[in-house]
Amino acid sequence: MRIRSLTIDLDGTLLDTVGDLAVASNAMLADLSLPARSLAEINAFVGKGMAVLVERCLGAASSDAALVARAIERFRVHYAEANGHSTRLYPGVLDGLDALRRLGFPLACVTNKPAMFTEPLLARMGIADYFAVVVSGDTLPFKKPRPEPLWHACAAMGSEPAANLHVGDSANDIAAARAAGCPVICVPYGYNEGRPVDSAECDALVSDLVEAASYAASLVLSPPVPRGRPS
Ligand SMILES: O=C(O)COP(=O)(O)O
Ligand SMILES: [Mg+2]
Repeated sequence: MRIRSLTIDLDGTLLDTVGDLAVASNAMLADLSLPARSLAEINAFVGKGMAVLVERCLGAASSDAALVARAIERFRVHYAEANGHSTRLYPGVLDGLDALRRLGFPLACVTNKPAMFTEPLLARMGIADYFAVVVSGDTLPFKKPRPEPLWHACAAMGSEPAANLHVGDSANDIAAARAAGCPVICVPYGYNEGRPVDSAECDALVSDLVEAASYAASLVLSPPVPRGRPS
């Protein structure tokens, strides 16, 4: 099947956001008189959305539901302030997005980050206009690794899962894409909850978004020929 659209993960694939997430997490922990977390810990806590990041920061204290609710409230305040301050585009992202745009594919950003943070961050980093569709962690009742965010993005782009290439940085992206029926490729430099991405699980590992665009182009120019078809 020819590729007709792309969905792209945000944190760890397009943007290095962990510095701002760490600032907000540690300000939240300080508000609650709890010990700070290291950057490496925060890096391993990112991936399943804001609530899971906050719970992982709290550790054993996360069994207290009232404390978790207060922590999420404090995190929202601090991340709204920190969001974008030290966040950087990964190398190759702008060139890769330009190359993908030249291929004529509609692009969607599919992230587990809540919409109140996603939308201003895309604008602040100057990449909002590349995306026809943005699906955030609270757009639907389900987030990655569930398939619904990818199905939602495909429908909004007028595409279908088998014709949509997903580009991500984690096992959550791979599981969501597999469950949705999308081919999936990964970059190796993002956040994968403290583990390297398993190249055996995805269709390809690409070094950056430029290589992701070349991979997408190769699927357009020479789509895989079904076995048994006369050449
Ligand atoms: O919000 C997170 O935990 C991760 O967000 P992502 O889906 O853009 O990687
Ligand atoms: Mg990610």
